[in-house]
Amino acid sequence: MGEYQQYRILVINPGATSTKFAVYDGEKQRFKKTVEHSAQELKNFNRVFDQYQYRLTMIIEALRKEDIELTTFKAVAGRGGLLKPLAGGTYLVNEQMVADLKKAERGEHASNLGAVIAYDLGQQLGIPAFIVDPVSVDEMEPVARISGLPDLERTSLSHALNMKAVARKVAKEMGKKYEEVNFVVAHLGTGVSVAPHRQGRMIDVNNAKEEGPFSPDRCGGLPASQLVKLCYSGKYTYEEMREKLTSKGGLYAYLGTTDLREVEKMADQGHELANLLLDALAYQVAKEIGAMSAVLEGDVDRIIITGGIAHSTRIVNDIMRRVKFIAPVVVVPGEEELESLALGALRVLRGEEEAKEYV
Ligand SMILES: Nc1ncnc2c1ncn2[C@@H]1O[C@H](COP(=O)(O)OP(=O)(O)OP(=O)(O)O)[C@@H](O)[C@H]1O
Ligand SMILES: CCCC(=O)O
Repeated sequence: MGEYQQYRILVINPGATSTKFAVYDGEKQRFKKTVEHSAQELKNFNRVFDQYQYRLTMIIEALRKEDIELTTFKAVAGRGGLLKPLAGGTYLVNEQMVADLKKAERGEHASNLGAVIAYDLGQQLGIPAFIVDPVSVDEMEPVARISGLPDLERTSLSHALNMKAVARKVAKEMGKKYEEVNFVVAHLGTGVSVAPHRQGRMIDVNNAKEEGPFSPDRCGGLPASQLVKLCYSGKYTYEEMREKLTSKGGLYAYLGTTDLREVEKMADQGHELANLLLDALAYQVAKEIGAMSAVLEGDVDRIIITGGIAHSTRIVNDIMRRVKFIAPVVVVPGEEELESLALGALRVLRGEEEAKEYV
């Protein structure tokens, strides 16, 4: 079974259109699989929770095919979903957390399934289940919560898992701890999160579902009066408007695709709008990085650009041109969510960090 057997961990990241899962022996990835779910398959499920058995069976089948015995795991870690606002870190999944996710009071999100699948497997196998830096990590300071209207409070929903993992990695490369540095991290995926990290805390962030730059499928911040007018125009239902803001906005609304590579191809072939949108995306992200640098009073050790779009030389160069006067820019393309889940669980198993209790 090898030297790492004592820390074999199953990690599970349910996404909107895929389930990614992996087996780690210590830090070493032994097996990884991504199963894509077509819109056709998913349309049979009304709620995210209805997909529970479907996704769980698929994971168990895949492990069986690889001859990986469930009994060899020492822990399961799932991506944490839309929970109540929480400090970052690794949490032990408990019944309260599972109940909150089943209620989905903060909304439906595929990541809501991560903790529940992990918990049920953990219970069956008699091992702990964890979540790490869920999307609802909220380390915002009071001053960041003011929206400008007492009825509305700014909230923190972001790609905390990848942002914190990448920040830890870059800090380590600098010979420092995450808790000793100040970074602005821009996660550019299907959604976009830009956050100032001050000595290990994410003290502000554009809520990736409703503020900041637009993204492949989200609108980001919109002109408020025009938005209100559109909501009351009678043209769209509540559900249609919500869909526009969170899954059918951004590049998709203008061009019918969320694939940045396709948009780049269109621009290369002379599509003027595609070209302008790529400029606008980089422009808005750079502007947000500037704002978050002001939050850190200019004391920024590194700006980090990560997520799938960080593979795009065009977007990265455009952003860098505008923000390199602030601090050195580090590019970490892609996301490391599976590894981050494994490392978060490992820190606890090795006693380097205490698992937080969810109450
Ligand atoms: N090599 C590449 N060059 C340019 N863009 C890329 C490349 N690879 C992926 N992308 C773009 O990155 C985006 C997806 O990023 P990513 O995979 O991080 O998102 P996700 O995991 O679906 O969502 P999220 O990060 O919001 O949770 C898509 O627009 C995709 O086209
Ligand atoms: C809600 C934050 C993560 C995402 O945008 O999917």
